[in-house]
Amino acid sequence: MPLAVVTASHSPLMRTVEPRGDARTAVDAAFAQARAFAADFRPDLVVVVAPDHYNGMFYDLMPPFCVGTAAEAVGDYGTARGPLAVDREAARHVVREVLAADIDLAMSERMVVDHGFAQPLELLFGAIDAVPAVPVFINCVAVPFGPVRRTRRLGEALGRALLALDRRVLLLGSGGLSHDPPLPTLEGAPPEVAARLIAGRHPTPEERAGREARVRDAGLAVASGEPGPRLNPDWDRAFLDLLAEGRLTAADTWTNTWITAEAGNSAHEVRTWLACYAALATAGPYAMRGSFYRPIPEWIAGFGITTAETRRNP
Ligand SMILES: O=C(O)/C=C/c1cccc(O)c1O
Ligand SMILES: [Fe+2]
Repeated sequence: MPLAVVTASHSPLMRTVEPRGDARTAVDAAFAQARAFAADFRPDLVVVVAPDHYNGMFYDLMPPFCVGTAAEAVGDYGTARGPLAVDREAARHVVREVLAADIDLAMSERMVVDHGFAQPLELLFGAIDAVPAVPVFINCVAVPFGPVRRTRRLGEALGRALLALDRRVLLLGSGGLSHDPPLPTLEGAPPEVAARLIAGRHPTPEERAGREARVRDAGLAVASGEPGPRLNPDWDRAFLDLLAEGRLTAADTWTNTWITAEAGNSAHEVRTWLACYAALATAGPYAMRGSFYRPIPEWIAGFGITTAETRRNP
């Protein structure tokens, strides 16, 4: 059975901030192409590989990787709240097979997810519960991180587990590319912020609104002409080339310090893309069918969308 991949940056600011020029039109067109690609592929399972932003995963027990055998979205930034349509059997199969392949990962019977999962599901399929899904969390925000190669190996183990299912599986990677939204860090955080990062579940509506307003204001400030956030289009384009050319092991030499310095604290979200492409590569040579890129400072994102699938035999 073939595998297919769609990867897309996410940004909660897409809902509230209007970027300059034709960025919105261009992104809409790229998402329309990705939707058509996904519809054409006719997946019967979607494996969503995404990060969290201190909505579901906290420092009281932060796993590097986690598969949800059931999952619920918090409904941040206007995304839908409620359960994902998790294919429990497939999720349990993935957990078993990935562990058997020597990659440690956590499993959650009550995974809580945020816009990292919800936004691409809504943009690609119309709703968070529209397709049978297996949610795979990769920690891309809460330092420290393991080496990047470990994420690639997770992707390989994931790909082999999915091939054994003998189903039409689409991997949906969410996040990146270069970007640095104003997310707090544990190091040096004042006590009330540290408490939220350690166990900030169930914020009050006011707390959630305050947090979202801070990020939205950062985007609005850029839209009104203030200096933009640090993006790195050269780094982003080099990463897209690496994926397109199947040079995934080239990322094995990247250090986490280098990624942060070159592309920002949240650039580690590209791990989700790397895992998806490593999974795809286990089905044989692949072809990238679509590749879109724009630096969009108003959305605080080097914004990319790609589609790829197993190469068909001539
Ligand atoms: O505030 C958050 O939780 C995250 C916001 C954000 C902004 C821009 C790009 C991203 O990938 C984000 O997660
Ligand atoms: Fe993010």
